[in-house]
Amino acid sequence: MSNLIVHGGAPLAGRIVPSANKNAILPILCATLLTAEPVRLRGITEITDVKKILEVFRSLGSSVEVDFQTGILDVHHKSTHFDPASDRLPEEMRSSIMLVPGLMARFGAARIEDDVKGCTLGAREIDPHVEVFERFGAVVERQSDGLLLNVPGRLRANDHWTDYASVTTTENFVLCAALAEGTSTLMNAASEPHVQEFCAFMQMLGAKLEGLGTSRLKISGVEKLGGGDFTFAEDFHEIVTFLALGAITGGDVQVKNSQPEQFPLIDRTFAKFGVRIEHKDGWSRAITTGALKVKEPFTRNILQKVEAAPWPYLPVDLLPIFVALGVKAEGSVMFWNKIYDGAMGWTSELSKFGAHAFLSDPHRMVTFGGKPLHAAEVESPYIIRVAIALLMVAASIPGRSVIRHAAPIRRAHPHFVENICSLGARIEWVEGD
Ligand SMILES: CC(=O)N[C@H]1[C@@H](OP(=O)(O)OP(=O)(O)OC[C@H]2O[C@@H](n3ccc(=O)[nH]c3=O)[C@H](O)[C@@H]2O)O[C@H](CO)[C@@H](O)[C@@H]1O
Ligand SMILES: C=C(OP(=O)(O)O)C(=O)O
Repeated sequence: MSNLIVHGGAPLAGRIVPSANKNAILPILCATLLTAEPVRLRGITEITDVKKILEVFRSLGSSVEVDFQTGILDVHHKSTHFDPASDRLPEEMRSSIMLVPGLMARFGAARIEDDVKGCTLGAREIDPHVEVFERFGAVVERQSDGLLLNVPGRLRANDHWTDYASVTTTENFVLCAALAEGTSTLMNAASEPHVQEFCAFMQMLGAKLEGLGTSRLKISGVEKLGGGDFTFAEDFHEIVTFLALGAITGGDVQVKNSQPEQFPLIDRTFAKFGVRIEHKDGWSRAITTGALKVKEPFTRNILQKVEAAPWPYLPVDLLPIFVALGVKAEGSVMFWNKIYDGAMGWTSELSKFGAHAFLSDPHRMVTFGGKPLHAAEVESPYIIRVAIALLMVAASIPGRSVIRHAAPIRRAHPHFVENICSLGARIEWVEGD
């Protein structure tokens, strides 16, 4: 088990160039399976989920050349093979399920492993995915260790309207539709920045896709897709995290950000904690004056609140980062996770720091911030952004804290600890139990 030892209390300052967004990299990697032409990806990161997918590609006979120093990946699925009876897909990661369309389109068969749940945030449904695959013509059979999918012939276009705007279901729909026979439309499509980045990549491969960034996607299937050269944008999760680390420690952090147009709601959310975000010349900066303080609403008898839901709401994976600010800022904030039913069970870990946070129900937590905090040993659930939030609180408190089981951070953020240390923090990984 990997634990983080944090010697907190120092104001963090400096500049960070963030890495690419895991949730853009993974669907794009899965999309490369749809083409037999070479693809070059720039900005690929050395994170565990990426390494697992590349391992699968190699085991299926694809050519994979990666240099994590330069961030260049050359992938070519030319002599690729797949046998659903013996080949297995990666587990403990959500994006494994996005390998299915490429396998179905190329080999007429695919698998969904039992554990494609990713972070333990509550229900991670597979039914919306199975429904999409069935609509494109897959026959699905339950086996002892997963689901087996068979497609007789070419995938068939269809029109679909999902129950809710799901990120990976939207991506799976686009992946299936790109090579399907006919024109498909998806209503209630997700439109997060990483979904937009993925759609732009699909267009680069030659997919005929309209409606990028909206809730209605129209895709006309083509006979085959080409290759290309694609550069990833900066990860908005990392941008927000490093800005928040600057703010929570009373420091001065700037982060490279070439897409400030994605940030108005994120900036307003920072402002609720007394943090002003400035975007200038391709860099974003968190500006604080004195101790953090929650902005009081004018409406009487309500709490300041932060609501997370599918884009264009605040992205749910950012919620823990703002909870950390809520613990620190003087005043009360209600955090409302409108997506997951099991993402807030870590409230009790916050109390080990002396924080006052109250779990109202599975979707809502209230922080009563500004209380005196002390260093502590806490345990992270298997949730990337919660491990980070606990680290943020620890970094703001003088003394030695321990974040146990922080390894999920490595699923999304390469060189994370090195980056924070470059801002003046004293944090190290220690292997233990
Ligand atoms: C690899 C990847 O990209 N993972 C992201 C992706 O996961 P993923 O695509 O799995 O997340 P979904 O958008 O499908 O939502 C996850 C779960 O939340 C519930 N749900 C969601 C939306 C809604 O309006 N109603 C509802 O009930 C469903 O049970 C669903 O299974 O999107 C999530 C939501 O932004 C992020 O947390 C994950 O980091
Ligand atoms: C929840 C996350 O990822 P996954 O869906 O892969 O578990 C995340 O990136 O915060």
